[in-house]
Amino acid sequence: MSDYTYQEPILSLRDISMQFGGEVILRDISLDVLNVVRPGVQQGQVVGFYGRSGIGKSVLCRIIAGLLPPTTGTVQVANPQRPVVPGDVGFVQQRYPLFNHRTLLDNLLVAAGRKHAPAEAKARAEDFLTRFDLAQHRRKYPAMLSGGQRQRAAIAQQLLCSEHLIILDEPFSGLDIAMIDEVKKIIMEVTTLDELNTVVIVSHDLATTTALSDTLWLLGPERDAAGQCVPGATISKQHQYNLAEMGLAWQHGIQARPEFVQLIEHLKDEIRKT
Ligand SMILES: Nc1ncnc2c1ncn2[C@@H]1O[C@H](COP(=O)(O)OP(=O)(O)OP(=O)(O)O)[C@@H](O)[C@H]1O
Repeated sequence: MSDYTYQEPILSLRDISMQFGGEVILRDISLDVLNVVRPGVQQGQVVGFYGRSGIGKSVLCRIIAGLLPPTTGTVQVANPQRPVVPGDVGFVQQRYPLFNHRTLLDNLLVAAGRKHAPAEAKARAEDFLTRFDLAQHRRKYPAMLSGGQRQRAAIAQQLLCSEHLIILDEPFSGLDIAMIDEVKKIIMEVTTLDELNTVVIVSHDLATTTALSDTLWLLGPERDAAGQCVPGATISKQHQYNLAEMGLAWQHGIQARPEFVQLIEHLKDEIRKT
């Protein structure tokens, strides 16, 4: 057991299912992300989200972000909890959508302006430019930024206009090793900005993502008693991993630990089975 304590929910999914034209994509998904309090540390948390290609990860992310109404079930966010509405949850997709005709500073001002009065929005946008090491690029347009700079800008933009939850879709794909380290640093930076900040990482890069995560979700089909796959994917209780309680929350050198290596092998096996 860790000495973490678990407080109010930051995100709750209840009985989520999704069908498109009668095809069941998701079913029976219920889970809570609780505010985790760690002794002596003010830190948010990271959730790693896995599943085979085409299983329904993007669909679930759009439901969590309030962008797609589920066929059944509810998504609740914030404290006190309330049904999610678009804009509550930041969603950084692989293309890092920014307004191309606006400078970096303007992009962040537009985002901050959705939640704050102009003076406060300006102060927040300036603060994020500094925190994300983008201040010297403030007058550049997105096309003039490097891939990593654009990604940092997209994360800053989503953080400025959302509540504490942010979903990153494949943040490591197509990046070189130095850039992956940079993105890892940003994710840790985001979680240390605020105790309630929660970053959900959708990724096929199991080792990098698991090393950063406090919780893992594995989305896949389940089999019935006769061994037949039940239509639709779910995140069963056994596929909601609490890494802190397993002694595998983020720490330096974690990827070299035998328990970590074993966990990655186990995850691969579980994903292969689905
Ligand atoms: N609007 C839609 N109408 C019909 N089917 C859809 C719609 N959106 C998604 N689907 C289907 O839902 C399934 C899950 O798609 P989704 O994009 O969520 O997969 P994924 O797990 O994110 O895959 P990948 O890892 O390849 O990105 C797919 O079979 C897809 O065709």
